[in-house]
Amino acid sequence: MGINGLTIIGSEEWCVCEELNIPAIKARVDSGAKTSSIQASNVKIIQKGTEEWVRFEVNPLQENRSIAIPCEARVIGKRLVKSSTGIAEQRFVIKTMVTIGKDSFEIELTLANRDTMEFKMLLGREALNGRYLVNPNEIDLCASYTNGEIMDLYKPFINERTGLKIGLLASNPNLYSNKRIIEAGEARGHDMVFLNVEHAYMKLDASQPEIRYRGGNIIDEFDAVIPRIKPSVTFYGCALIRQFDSMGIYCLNGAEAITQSRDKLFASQLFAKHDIHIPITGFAKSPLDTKDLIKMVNGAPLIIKLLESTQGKGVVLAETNKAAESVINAFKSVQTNILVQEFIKEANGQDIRCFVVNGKVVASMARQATKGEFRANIHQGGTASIIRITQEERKLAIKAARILNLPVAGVDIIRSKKGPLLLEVNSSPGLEGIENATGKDIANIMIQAIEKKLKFVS
Ligand SMILES: Nc1ncnc2c1ncn2[C@@H]1O[C@H](COP(=O)(O)OP(=O)(O)OP(=O)(O)O)[C@@H](O)[C@H]1O
Ligand SMILES: [Mg+2]
Ligand SMILES: [Mg+2]
Repeated sequence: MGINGLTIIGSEEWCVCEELNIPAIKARVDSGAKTSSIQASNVKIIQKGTEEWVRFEVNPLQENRSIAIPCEARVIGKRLVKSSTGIAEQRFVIKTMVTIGKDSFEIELTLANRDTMEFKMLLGREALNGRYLVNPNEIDLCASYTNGEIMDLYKPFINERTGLKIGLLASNPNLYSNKRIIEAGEARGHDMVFLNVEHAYMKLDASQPEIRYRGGNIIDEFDAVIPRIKPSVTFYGCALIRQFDSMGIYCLNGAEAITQSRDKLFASQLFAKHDIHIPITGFAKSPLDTKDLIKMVNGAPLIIKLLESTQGKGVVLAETNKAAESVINAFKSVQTNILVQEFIKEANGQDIRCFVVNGKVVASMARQATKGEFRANIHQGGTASIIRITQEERKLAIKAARILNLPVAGVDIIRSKKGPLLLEVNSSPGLEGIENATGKDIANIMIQAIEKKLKFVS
């Protein structure tokens, strides 16, 4: 049937793209458009010999995003396309055979990445010219399928994936916390991959941001990443997290949140701004202000803290004003930034660690410093025990984690005569002490937080 040897085509037609392994895809026939296009996600350039190819995924069915067909094609051109927001984006053009009903021919397709297209394919007039006449009142003139037939065609592509792919971005796979996170993820049926922060590197590119791993493998297809960045690699680790984020991979604790929580001065300012009580704290640049700084926090005994400290290593107690002054000035003489803080004597070397996940305190423990020590850190010989926290402490912990925008946080609270005060918030809280003290499977709770965020149902 046809006129002048041209076939009549409807406004929607089923197409087959054999070379792309797409058994059926509904195309909008659009003679108003010059070129044809296909929806493509995760577009990545790959080099085959001297040729540039692209690897991408097509979700051929309009209402079923879980079916994704992996495709590969040689790049035959690049096109700048202005989006509706007026920003030009680069799109790749490929050539492929398409079959519509009985006819097969080669067409050029632009990969329309990122777009949410109603029709996953568009046939423009370049593809129609000399072959078709469009009857806009009809659909499926060349081929039609029932829903059942479509599902049969797609059976081989239905994703039977049982779990998520989760990367643990850390430094030491043998650390208790890291071992537990891997173990908990695997127990819940996920594919857990340890990624050493220092073995990952990145390519900054607007359309193809990439992370590679030592040896040259490209890190992709991750659903989520759990950052457990040690303080000495905060800067680099956070850059990696931002890169994962720009690749659309969920990070359980974002880069900005980690950076903020690691800067004790910045974090303390955020707390004060949001009406969270902390011990009286001062900060000064010049040694000329040391004397008044000491007075400001009510004099000795007082606490001096390095801005970036963990495990209690950078926290010092100065017993007298004289000692405080010389320690403060000593730090200043070597250009080290410190906080000066009121000493909460009545805490008697005890502090409270609340483990917060997704806005809930999932476990809490008291830590008691050893005799003659004021720091309660386990790493300083402190011992942990279960504690019932008050409603006020629970609220404080949740609020602190929320203000720093941390889905996972270790919130340290100290009990003072003025009520509970926030000491600090840790973005990579250790699991060993708190799991042992409370018997709770915190690693499992962290994995569940990811499942919830990604709406994963096993
Ligand atoms: N103002 C204070 N008054 C009394 N004790 C304090 C005060 N600040 C800190 N401490 C004690 O010192 C410990 C370490 O302090 P802080 O938590 O600020 O440092 P950190 O080195 O970051 O430790 P972490 O390993 O918990 O990250 C606290 O757990 C607490 O027991
Ligand atoms: Mg800390
Ligand atoms: Mg602490």
